[in-house]
Amino acid sequence: MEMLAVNSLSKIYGGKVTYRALTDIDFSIRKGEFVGIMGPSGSGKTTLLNMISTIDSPTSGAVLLNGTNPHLLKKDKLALFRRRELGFVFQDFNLLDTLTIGENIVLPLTLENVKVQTMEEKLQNVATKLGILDILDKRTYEVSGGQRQKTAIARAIIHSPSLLLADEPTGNLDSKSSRNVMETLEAINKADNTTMMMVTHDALAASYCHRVIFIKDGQLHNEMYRGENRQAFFQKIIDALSFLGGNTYDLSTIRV
Ligand SMILES: Nc1ncnc2c1ncn2[C@@H]1O[C@H](COP(=O)(O)OP(=O)(O)OP(=O)(O)O)[C@@H](O)[C@H]1O
Repeated sequence: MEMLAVNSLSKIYGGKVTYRALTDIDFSIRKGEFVGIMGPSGSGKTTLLNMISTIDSPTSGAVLLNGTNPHLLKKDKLALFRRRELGFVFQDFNLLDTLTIGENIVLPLTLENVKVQTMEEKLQNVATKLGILDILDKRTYEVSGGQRQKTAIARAIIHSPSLLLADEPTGNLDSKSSRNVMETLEAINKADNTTMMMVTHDALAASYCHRVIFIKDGQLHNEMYRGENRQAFFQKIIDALSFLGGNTYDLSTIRV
């Protein structure tokens, strides 16, 4: 089943000088698929993510999530759609330092007026899944970067979104924590059949995806499927990135 469909999506930024950031992007993501988006710096990855997350609007074309085009919704319906259908994970975690880890995780549910008992059950469930039960009462500055990102992932999936969007989720992590966070995302994807789309420069992170879509100069360039062997996929991604050229990745992120 198609969860996300992106149809002939184009984005031209206005201003004194107009800039065509995306041209006729077409792809879809099936339910339960884990897809990575890669490409050189300035190729349009963030722009694409912003169109799908509804942070910004396309100049033409459509985004359909479960058949709904969120860009056609009125403001209040759109806010609800975002809150219910999407989950977000960011490079810099975006946690609130004034709240505990547990309070950060249940934040989306408090906005939905979910009952305290249900909230507590969901919190225990998701924290167990992510292996962070023992830090729920700590503050964000008392835990590691990897634990912060796991907290952000827990917050992003606690309401079972249709689509989890991740923007450079390993960008602020060392290689051990990156691996750990990617293994966690992979496990969630497998266990819950959560559909995921991740923008990354990190070949290691991308090698955990089922499929990687490469964009260049605002256009779809090619896509690659992982198959069984993650190590071999990692090497194929490195080769594809060097073929793409440009400032595609930072050497520090190349780790097998
Ligand atoms: N608000 C804006 N106004 C004008 N041009 C923009 C705007 N945002 C992005 N661009 C341009 O659109 C192009 C695509 O930018 P985008 O941020 O999507 O690239 P990216 O692939 O995410 O890059 P990076 O990997 O460096 O984050 C770039 O050339 C950028 O300068």
